[in-house]
This record gives sequence, structure tokens and C-alpha cells, in this order.
Amino acid sequence: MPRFIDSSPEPREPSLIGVLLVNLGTPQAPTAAAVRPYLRQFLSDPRVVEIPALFWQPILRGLILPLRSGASARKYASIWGKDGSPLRHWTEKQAKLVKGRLGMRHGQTLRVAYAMRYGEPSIAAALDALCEQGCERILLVPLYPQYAASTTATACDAVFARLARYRNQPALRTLRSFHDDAGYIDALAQQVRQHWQHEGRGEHLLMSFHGVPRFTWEKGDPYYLQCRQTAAALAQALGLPEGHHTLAFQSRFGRTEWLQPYTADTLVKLARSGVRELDVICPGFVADCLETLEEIALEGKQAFLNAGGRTLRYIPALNDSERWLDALIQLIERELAGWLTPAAASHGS
Ligand SMILES: C=CC1=C(C)c2cc3[nH]c(cc4nc(cc5[nH]c(cc1n2)c(C)c5CCC(=O)O)C(CCC(=O)O)=C4C)c(C)c3C=C
Ligand SMILES: [Fe+2]
Ligand SMILES: [Fe+2]
Repeated sequence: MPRFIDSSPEPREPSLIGVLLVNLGTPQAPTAAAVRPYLRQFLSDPRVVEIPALFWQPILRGLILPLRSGASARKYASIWGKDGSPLRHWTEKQAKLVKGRLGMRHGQTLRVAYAMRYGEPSIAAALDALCEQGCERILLVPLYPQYAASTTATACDAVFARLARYRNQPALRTLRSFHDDAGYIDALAQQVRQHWQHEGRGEHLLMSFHGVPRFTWEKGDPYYLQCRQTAAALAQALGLPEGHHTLAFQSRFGRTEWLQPYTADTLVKLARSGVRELDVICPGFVADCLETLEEIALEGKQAFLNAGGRTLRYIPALNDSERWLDALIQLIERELAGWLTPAAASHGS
């Protein structure tokens, strides 16, 4: 690989804008052989596991990967659809819908692509393709409502690292977070109301976010604060009184303390405190994935029932819902503002 990626000297289509949607990534198949390289890439990211590689790599390769790959693959198998991984399916669909909607308004000037931070399609390949098509301005949209170094920042890192190899770099903007965006909160509230209307309403709403180690908050990561702000805004939008909603953090990994309260403990506590019918939403995931469909809708439900609960209804992620697409388009157009008008207008026709 050359130090710099040189583009050909002929002029291309003038100044297009590229929108790159990025989500976490997923294995190619629900098998140990496919989960292993995915987990290796994911858990070797120093933004995700903040232990010096010298200590961590032997543990990861000698212990974690051999033990976890098979177990994780079985979990993936339980949620794998006819379209493969739900996370990939929904992300691809979101990109297609964004492309269609933005295309109607700015088709001449915009290109839309999606990529995964770990696995395929890679950020490097998607970025190269956008620049090959003539995009001289790129908007990066990490699909994480709440900013975390382990998600948003590492997606940006991967884009910056690829651009570091370019001779002729595009201009770049990044969407930092949208945890308190009115359109996003409205889309979540609508998702809950629709669920209440069609599936019935539980006595209590649990809002479960993916956890991160507690020390990341102490070191300045705004993730904890932003999750609390999202939860408060959603409870307010739904008019939920105090005592009828709870915030918790799921998916703990490793031995260090993570953000509390833990979702697993909270499910048991709620059941023991007499809640019989529980609704659960995971506002930090804009696409359904292993962590929602398996950890909450299957495992979490079982834990709640075992502790005395009667029903746990999982409220699907925003996926391809109308209001979420509206909100996403609005977020993108707001970020693109100075680029689209009047500059885009002069290229458009
Ligand atoms: C939504 C935000 C996410 C944050 C923050 C996050 C932090 C984080 N995750 C791990 C470890 C694992 N996460 C895994 C799956 C997974 N994580 C997210 C999102 C966030 N992670 C998603 C969307 C998914 C699902 C992917 C899919 O294919 O559906 C996994 C893999 C599955 C497993 O083996 O359990 C691990 C491992 C850490 C350590 C971390 C913060 C430090
Ligand atoms: Fe995760
Ligand atoms: Fe998990």
C-alpha cells in the first residue's frame, strides 16, 4: 500500500457531497468462525478496551476469543433473519431510505453510503468509493444518538485514519450526537405510543442503554450524561410520572464496574417490587441488533419472568420508522446547511 492514495489527474464531476452513515458492525455469519475475527477487530480497538495491548492481547487471544466466539455465535444464531444480521439489514435499509429522500431534493449533488466500524462494508472502502465518485465534501454520521469514545470517537478515528493516507483530501464534517434532538425524541415517543396502542401498555417503562465502564465518565466521556438527558426527555414527551420509568445500563463486559444501575439487576428488582407488565425500550440503538433482540427481548424477558414478572414487551428500535427517517433527514440537512445552500444550488442545475 503506498503512503498516499493518489487520485487520477483528470477532473471529475465537480464538487459532490458525500453522506456516510456508520454503525458498529456485525459478523458475516452466526458461526464461531465468523464471530471470532469480528470480535478480534472490535475488542482490539483501544477505544473499546482501554488496557495496554501488551497485557490485553494475550488475554484476548488466549482466553476471550476461544471462550466467547462460540457462545456469542449461538446468540447471533437466535436472532439471525432471512436478511442476515438485523443490524446490517436495518443500517442498509436506513441508508437506502436516506438516499431516496435526499436524492429527491439534492440528487445532483449528493451521494449516500453506509459503512461498519468493524467488519464489512468497511469505512475505508466506503470512503474511497465516495471520493472516487467525486465527493469533495463528506458528512460523517455515526448512528449513535449518545456520544461515547467507544462508539462515536472510534468511528471518527477510522475516517481520519483513512484520510491520512490521501493526497487529495475532501472537507469533512462529523455529527457528534443527537441525544436531545427534538425529532429523535419525538420518533422514540411515537414508537412507544404505537406499541402501547397495538400491543398493550405495561405498568412501567424501562429505558435500557448500552453500558460503558464507569471510569470513562470520570475521565470526561459525556455518554452517561447524554443517556440521562435522552431518558428524561423521553419520559417527559410521554408524560410519564416519576416512579413509572427507570433508566438502566445493559451489556456489561469484563470485570470493571460499568455505569449503574445494571439492566439485569433492574429487571429482577422491578419484578420483585411488584411490577407485572413491563415495557422495555433501548433508545441508544437506532437499529435492532444482538443487544436488543437477544439480550433484552429473549434473555431479559426470561430474567424478568423468573423473578415473578408476568409480561415483558420489548419495544422495537427506530429501524425504518417514518418519524425516525424524518428526524435523520433533518439532522443531516442541518449539518449540511452551509454546503447545500447556496453552494449546492449553483452546482445542482
Ligand atoms: C449503542 C452504543 C454502544 C456502546 C456505547 C458500546 C460499548 C461497548 N460495547 C462493548 C462490547 C461489545 N458490544 C457488542 C455488541 C454491540 N454493541 C453495540 C453498541 C454499543 N457498544 C451494538 C449495536 C452491538 C451489536 C452488534 C450486532 O452485531 O448486532 C459485543 C458483541 C457481542 C457479544 O459477544 O456480546 C461486545 C463484545 C464494550 C466493551 C463497550 C465499551 C467499552
Ligand atoms: Fe457494545
Ligand atoms: Fe450483549
